[in-house]
Amino acid sequence: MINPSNLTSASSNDPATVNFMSRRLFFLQDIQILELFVALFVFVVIHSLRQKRHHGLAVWPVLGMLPSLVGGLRTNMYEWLTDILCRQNGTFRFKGPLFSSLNCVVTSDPRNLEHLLKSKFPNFPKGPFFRDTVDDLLGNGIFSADDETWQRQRKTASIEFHSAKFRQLTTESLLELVHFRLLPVLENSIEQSLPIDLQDVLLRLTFDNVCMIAFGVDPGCLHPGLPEIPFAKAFEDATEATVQRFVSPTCIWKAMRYLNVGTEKKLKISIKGVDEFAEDVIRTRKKELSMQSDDKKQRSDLLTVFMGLKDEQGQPFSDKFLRDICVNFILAGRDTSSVALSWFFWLLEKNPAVEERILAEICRIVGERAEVKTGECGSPLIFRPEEIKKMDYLQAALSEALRLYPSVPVDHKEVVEDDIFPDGTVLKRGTKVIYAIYSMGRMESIWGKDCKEFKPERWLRDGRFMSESAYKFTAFNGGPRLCLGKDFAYYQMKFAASSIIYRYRVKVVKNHPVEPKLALTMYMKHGLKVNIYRRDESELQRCLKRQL
Ligand code: HEM
Repeated sequence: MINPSNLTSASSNDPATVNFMSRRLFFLQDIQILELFVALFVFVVIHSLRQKRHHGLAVWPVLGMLPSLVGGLRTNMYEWLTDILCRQNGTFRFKGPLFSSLNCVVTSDPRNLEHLLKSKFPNFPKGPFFRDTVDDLLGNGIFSADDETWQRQRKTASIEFHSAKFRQLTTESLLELVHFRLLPVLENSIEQSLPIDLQDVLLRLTFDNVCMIAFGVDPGCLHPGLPEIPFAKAFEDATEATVQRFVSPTCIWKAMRYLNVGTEKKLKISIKGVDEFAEDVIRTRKKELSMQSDDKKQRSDLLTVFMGLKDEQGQPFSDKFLRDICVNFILAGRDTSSVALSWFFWLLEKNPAVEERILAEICRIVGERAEVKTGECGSPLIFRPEEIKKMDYLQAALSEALRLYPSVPVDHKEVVEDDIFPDGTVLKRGTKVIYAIYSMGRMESIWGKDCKEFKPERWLRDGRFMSESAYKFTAFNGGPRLCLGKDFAYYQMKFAASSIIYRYRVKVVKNHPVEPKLALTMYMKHGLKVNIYRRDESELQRCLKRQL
């Protein structure tokens, strides 16, 4: 063993030392040359391996396609996916790093969607990976559950959602929320000449609404002055941090959770805020029920219905399970319709001709009222359910917004038994399948050359709205797990949108940046800052006269 201190202490004139040093120098040079060769070899190997492209994406040794994914995450992840899917005819296999959980098949092929959502539904549950990833936020709720646990919630909620009582409740709550809260908030912003964040306002509307219809409580978020809602912030942070888990190797986020650092720390804090709200709702509901006389115990909101049911052991559902039900329904009812409406209003401003057609349709429908025909129309004008139903062009425009900006941009399934997709993709048991709903709306092969254009007309046949196959337009999912709130969502969006459009012009603040946020639902990352302007009475009169 050579001690480096011996070298420095030796005299450089000593021939033995000179000899030793020159040999040492050659030795060092050898090492450098060797290192150079090794480095060159490694570079060539890595480079040649990197050149190995799979489905058009570079595959790196050990890291797989992770570097490409990181690149995608830094720009617009949904556009990145769309680019690859368009190049690969609708399906590709993502290779994650070695020993990671990120391997999956990504598809946007309608034939594959029909296969996994309907024809072979039992072979494609949400699966243990999805449940494990969303467990802290969604627990055993309807979005993450499979089999019995899912079926039970689906059946109970489905009976509730299709009841006449529910329809009446939704009509009444929307009328209250839109006319006595939403419109006054918009008026307030006009009077103060201040822009508002329309996405925030709509999230408040749908949050109050879902709490009223599903849990029988009124959180009162939508009020002039827009009070700070700690739950809302906690909920948004929690969905954002949960999505980070899907794009990180499982061992990494689990280690972060164990160490309570980074996004996992944020998730833990935000889930505490979410839990506090849900627990408060459950406590209040239980207290109210225990204080009500028997004849008043007929409340039929979803939470009360679940509180009256028993689990497999014949016991009432635990508070934890009731909490999961609450959180899942808030996610389903609050985030989806509000973000859809935000993208809709943004698209509308870019397409003034569409706005004109919607207004003309509203005027035509309003014009059919006897009191309008005789000129005795008093204000305020409140749309009736049968009038909302007739708004076909508005429904087409909302569907078109959802096609381009689906509220749930990607979704997830897991393969139970080996299978083959109709497009020939081989699926091994345990494979994760991502279906890219956002990308589906932007594929020429599905929607034609004008797929990127906002054209409500593509949804109309002889002026009537015509729905598309759920496996082509998958914004509401399809098969046995089709969105339970679809009809309610359309009613809510049409009622709110028509009430706004009839009275106001919505103008996005100049240079306000608009881009999607990476979360479970497609929030606008910076909200939607808008100015609201009242429509001229004369403009409405002209429009009404034209339609009469
Ligand atoms: C524009 C509005 C909406 C859109 C785009 C939408 C979309 C979706 C999608 C894509 C799913 C499937 C999620 C999954 O399985 O991972 C879903 C499921 C569901 N949605 Fe909606 N939704 C909307 C509004 C609503 C509303 C307002 C409610 C209720 C208040 C609701 C209740 C549900 C429920 C309960 C499920 C779970 C169905 C199941 O797994 O069996 N949705 N929705």
